[in-house]
Formats: sequence, C-alpha cells, structure tokens
Amino acid sequence: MLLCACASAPVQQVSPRLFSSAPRDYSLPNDSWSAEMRRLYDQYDQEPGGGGRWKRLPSYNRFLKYATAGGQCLSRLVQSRARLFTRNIKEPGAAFEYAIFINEEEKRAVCVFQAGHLLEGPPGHVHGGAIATIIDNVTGACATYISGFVLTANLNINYCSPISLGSVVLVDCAVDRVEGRKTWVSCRITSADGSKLHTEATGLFVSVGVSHLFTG
Ligand SMILES: CCCCCCCCCCCCCCCC(=O)SCCNC(=O)CCNC(=O)[C@H](O)C(C)(C)COP(=O)(O)OP(=O)(O)OC[C@H]1O[C@@H](n2cnc3c(N)ncnc32)[C@H](O)[C@@H]1OP(=O)(O)O
Repeated sequence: MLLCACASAPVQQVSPRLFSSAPRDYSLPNDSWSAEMRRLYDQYDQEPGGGGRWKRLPSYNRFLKYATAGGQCLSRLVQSRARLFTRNIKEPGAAFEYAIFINEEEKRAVCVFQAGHLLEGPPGHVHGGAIATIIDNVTGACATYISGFVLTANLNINYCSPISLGSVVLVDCAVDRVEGRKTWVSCRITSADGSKLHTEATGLFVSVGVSHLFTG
C-alpha cells in the first residue's frame, strides 16, 4: 500500500492495483550486469511463491507514475517530473545498478550493487555520496518493510576501504531495534565474496504519516 497526501487535500489511499500498465522494474537483470552481479542476483532470487527466505523488491523510477486514479492530489504528484534519485539515469550500467532482497523473518535486507562509471569520486573509485545514497536506500527499504513509511533521521557512515568503479558489492542491513516510532538499522558493505569490508553504517528511521511530507 502506498499513501498519498498533500496540504490542500485529504489523505488518500492509493494501492498498486491502480497501475495502468506494467512499469519497468529496474531491479531485474539487464545487459550491463557483470557475470558476478548476475551470479549474486541468482543466489538471492527466489521463485514467487516458492517459500524462499528472500523476496526481491521491485524498483520503479517513480511509484506513482503509473497510477490512473486518485483525484487531484495524485494527479499533481504524477504530473511532476520527479524521479527516484537512484533510478533516473537512462543508460544501463552507468550509475546505480542494484536489486534489493528482503528477509522478513530475520528483518534483513541484502542488496547486490554494481557501481557504474558515473559514480566516480576518487579516480577509479566510487564517490562517498553515492555510497551514502545506496546505504540510505537499502537501510530505508529495510526499515520501511518492517515499520511502514519512515524517513531517515540519522545516518552514520565509516568508510573503511574504497570501492572500485564497476565492481559488485553486497550491502547487508538488519533492523536492530524498533521502539515506538524509531527503527534502528545497521549496515555493512563488503566485497562480493564477503572477504573485504568497505563500509559500515548505522541509521535511525522515524515513522511518519505521509502527510508529514507536505506539512514539513
Ligand atoms: C511494503 C514495503 C516495501 C518497501 C519498499 C520501499 C522502497 C523504498 C525505497 C526507497 C527508500 C529511500 C529511502 C530514502 C530515505 C530518505 O532519504 S528520507 C529523506 C531524508 N530525511 C529527511 O528529509 C527527514 C527530515 N527530518 C524530518 O522530517 C524530521 O526531523 C523527522 C526525522 C521525521 C522527525 O521529526 P518528528 O516526526 O517531528 O519526530 P520527533 O518527535 O522530533 O522525533 C521522534 C523521535 O525520534 C528522535 N529523533 C528525531 N530525529 C533524530 C535524530 N536526528 N537523531 C536521533 N534521534 C532523533 C527524537 O528524539 C524522538 O525520540 P523519542 O523522544 O520519541 O524517544
């Protein structure tokens, strides 16, 4: 379920069944993925209904773009040119290629992430802001899945070793604690084989009503 609200209209409920056509799911493999990216994806991917531990989260460049109903409030959102930051570069493989898998029982999310050439920071390596972005995205998805709609209140990141452009890494997150409106998530980015630690992070996410986005 996705909630929609704006300052001048009452909060409305919009469900994915209102989608008019199949949107592009960016979490599915494409030709830019390396063999290693594909191998890791296959490792976590499970047949729908197969009872596997991991569920892939679909990923769209804008969730509401494909909805057909919802009145004035929704149409104002749909008509805007906003796009999800991590999915707004058209060239496959150029920036963020990733798929997130959720393990509800363990309250964990794992993301297989291939960092493209447009994410350069230090020569040949991934920009720290791009690393922060993927961490925010994956920890945010993990917190959202467990606690419902949340915003990032705090993110602490230790950059332990640089990530090479074009490489594939694993972003592994877990919900550590939920207390009232607050959800704490920890995160580690490692090399694909798990042998090298690149980044460690913790995040605090606070549950809000979607109307918070319109009222500040
Ligand atoms: C079915 C599911 C599918 C899932 C599929 C999802 C896919 C989806 C993928 C996309 C995932 C993208 C993920 C991006 C996520 C962003 O990037 S969010 C954007 C960046 N974040 C923001 O812009 C947030 C800006 N900040 C705010 O709006 C407000 O400060 C907040 C965080 C909502 C908190 O404000 P508030 O609601 O007024 O709450 P407030 O009463 O101040 O605080 C509540 C509690 O939190 C504590 N707190 C608040 N801020 C802090 C802080 N900075 N440090 C420590 N404690 C704090 C307070 O002390 C308080 O604690 P208690 O007193 O209750 O113990």
